[in-house]
Amino acid sequence: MLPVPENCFVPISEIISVEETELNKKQRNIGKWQKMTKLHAFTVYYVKKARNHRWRCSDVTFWCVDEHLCNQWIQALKELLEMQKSRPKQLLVYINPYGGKRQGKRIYEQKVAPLFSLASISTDVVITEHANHAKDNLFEVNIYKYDGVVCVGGDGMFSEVMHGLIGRIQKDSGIDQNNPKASLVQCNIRIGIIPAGSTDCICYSTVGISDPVTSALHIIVGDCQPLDVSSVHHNNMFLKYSVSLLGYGFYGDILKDSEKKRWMGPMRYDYSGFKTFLSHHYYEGTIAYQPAKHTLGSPRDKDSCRTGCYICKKSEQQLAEQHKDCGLKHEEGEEEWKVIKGKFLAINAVNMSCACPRSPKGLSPAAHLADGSADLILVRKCSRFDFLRYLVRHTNQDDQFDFPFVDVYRVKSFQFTSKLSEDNESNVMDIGKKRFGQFCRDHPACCCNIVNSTWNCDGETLDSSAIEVRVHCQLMKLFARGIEENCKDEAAYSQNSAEQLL
Ligand SMILES: Nc1ncnc2c1ncn2[C@@H]1O[C@H](COP(=O)(O)OP(=O)(O)OP(=O)(O)O)[C@@H](O)[C@H]1O
Ligand SMILES: CCCCCCCCCCCCC/C=C/[C@@H](O)[C@H](CO)NC(=O)CCCCC
Ligand SMILES: [Ca+2]
Repeated sequence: MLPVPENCFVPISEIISVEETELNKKQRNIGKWQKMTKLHAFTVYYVKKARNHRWRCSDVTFWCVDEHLCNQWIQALKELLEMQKSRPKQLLVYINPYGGKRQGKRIYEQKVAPLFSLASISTDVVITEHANHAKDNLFEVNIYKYDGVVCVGGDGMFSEVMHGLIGRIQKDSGIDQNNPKASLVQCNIRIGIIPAGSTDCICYSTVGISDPVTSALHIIVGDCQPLDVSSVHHNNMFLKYSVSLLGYGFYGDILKDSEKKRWMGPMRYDYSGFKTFLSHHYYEGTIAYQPAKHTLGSPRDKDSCRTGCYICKKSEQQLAEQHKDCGLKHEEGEEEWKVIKGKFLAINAVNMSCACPRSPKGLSPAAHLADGSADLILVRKCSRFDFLRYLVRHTNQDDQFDFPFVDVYRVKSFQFTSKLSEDNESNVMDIGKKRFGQFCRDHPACCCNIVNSTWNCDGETLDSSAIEVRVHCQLMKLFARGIEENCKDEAAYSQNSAEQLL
C-alpha cells in the first residue's frame, strides 16, 4: 500500500506506473525549498475510483532532496509492479471504426493508447475493414504471443473476437465445435472490451459502467473475470456462442428490424423497439430445459453477482473437480428435462444480468457471470399494457418477474422448437395459412404470428429458429473484476491530483 493525500491508500495492484519527474526551474525554487540547490521527484500514476464504478488515472508527485533515496523509491516501486504477474505486456487490439457512433478509432487513440503507453504495454493494432475481419484474423495470427486481445466496439465486435479466440483454441485442441456435447477447451487469453458500441451490455454488466478509460484501466491492472458462454446448435451444426442475450420474439424482432436502420446509430434500437412493441407479436413453440441444480443461487435472489461472488467461486471449484475426474462419465445427459409449450411474446436466455445504460439492473438482475447457468425468461401472451408494465420494470426497482405471465428458470441447457417447425417436421403444415399472410387465419386480431421470429444472439441474428443451447461454465475470461460493491467512502476519492513530500 502506498499512502497518497487525504489519508487514502492505493494498493500496489492499482498503481499504473512510476516515473522519475523532471522538475523545471520554477518548481525547483518554490516555497521553503528555495534555499536548496536541487530537488528530485517521482510521480506515481494510480487508479482513482470515482462514483458509479468509474475509474480514472490520477497522479501524485513525491519530492525529495536526496537523489539516492528518490532513486531507491522508484526502483522499489518498479520492482513491486514487475511482480504483478497478471498484468498484460503485449496486447492485440482490434478497432471497429463503424461501431456505435463511429467513434472507436478516436476513443482508442485519445483515451486508451496514452494509458497503455504509460503502463508500458506494447500493442499490435488492427483497424477492421469489414465484418468478420477480427474473427478471421484470430485464426491466422500467433495468438499465443499475446497476453490478451482487446476489442474496441460494441457487443457485436466483442462477439467476433470471442468467436475467433474460442474457435481458434478448439481448432488447435482438435475439438469439433459442431458436436453439441463436446467438452470445450477453456480460453485463457483474456479479452478486454473498450466500449464504443450501441448497447455495450457485456462491458456494462462486467464492469458496472460503459466507459473506455475505466475499461482500459481494468486491462492495465490485469483484472480477470471468468465468463459463462452458451453454445448454440441446430441439427448438430454449430451456429454461434452467446454470453449476454439469446432472445426470441421481442428482442429478435427488434434486432431484425434495426439491422435495416444501422445508419441511425444507437437510436435504431429505440425506433425498432417502439415499432416492435406496437406490433405485439407472439410466437408458439416448445421449450425443453434442464434446471441448473449445481448452482447455489436462484433468479429471484435479492443479491446480485458482485466482485468475488461466492456463487461463481463455488462453480469454479466444481469445474476444477470435474476437470480432475475428466475420465468419468458426465451425468449431464441423464438429468431430467422439463417441457413447456405455449405462446410467447419473448423468450430470453441470459448468461449475465444484461445490465446496460437502457436498463441498469438488466434483464435478469440476479444472473451470475460465471456460475455455469443461464436464466431462461419466458414472457407469455399478455396484453400490450401488461407487456409495457413488464418492460418499464426493467428501468425501476420493481421486480420484473412478479407477473403471472412471466416465468424464470435457472438452466444449464435448453432447446426450443417453434410450432411452425414442429408442424413442418410432421408434414402437417397448412398451406392455406401462407396465403392468408403472416397472421393466424382463425384469429386475425390475436397477433399470433405464423411465421417464426428470429433469435437475437448477442446482437446477431441466427438463421434457425429451432436451437439447442448449452452453458459452458467459465469458458472464457475478461479483463474485468465484476461489479464492485459501492465504495462507501467516495469523498476520499474526490481529489484530482496531488503532491506529497517524502
Ligand atoms: N470495418 C467494419 N465494417 C463493417 N462492419 C464491421 C467492421 N468491423 C466490425 N464490423 C461488424 O460490425 C458489427 C457491429 O459492431 P459493434 O458491435 O462494434 O457496434 P454496434 O452494433 O453499434 O454495438 P452493439 O453491438 O453494442 O449494439 C459487428 O458485428 C462486427 O462484425
Ligand atoms: C417504456 C420503456 C421501456 C424500456 C425497456 C428497456 C429494456 C431494455 C433492456 C435492454 C436489454 C439489452 C440486452 C442486450 C442485448 C445485446 O446483446 C444486444 C447487442 O448489443 N443488443 C440488442 O439486442 C439491443 C436491444 C435493445 C432493446 C431496446
Ligand atoms: Ca451465468
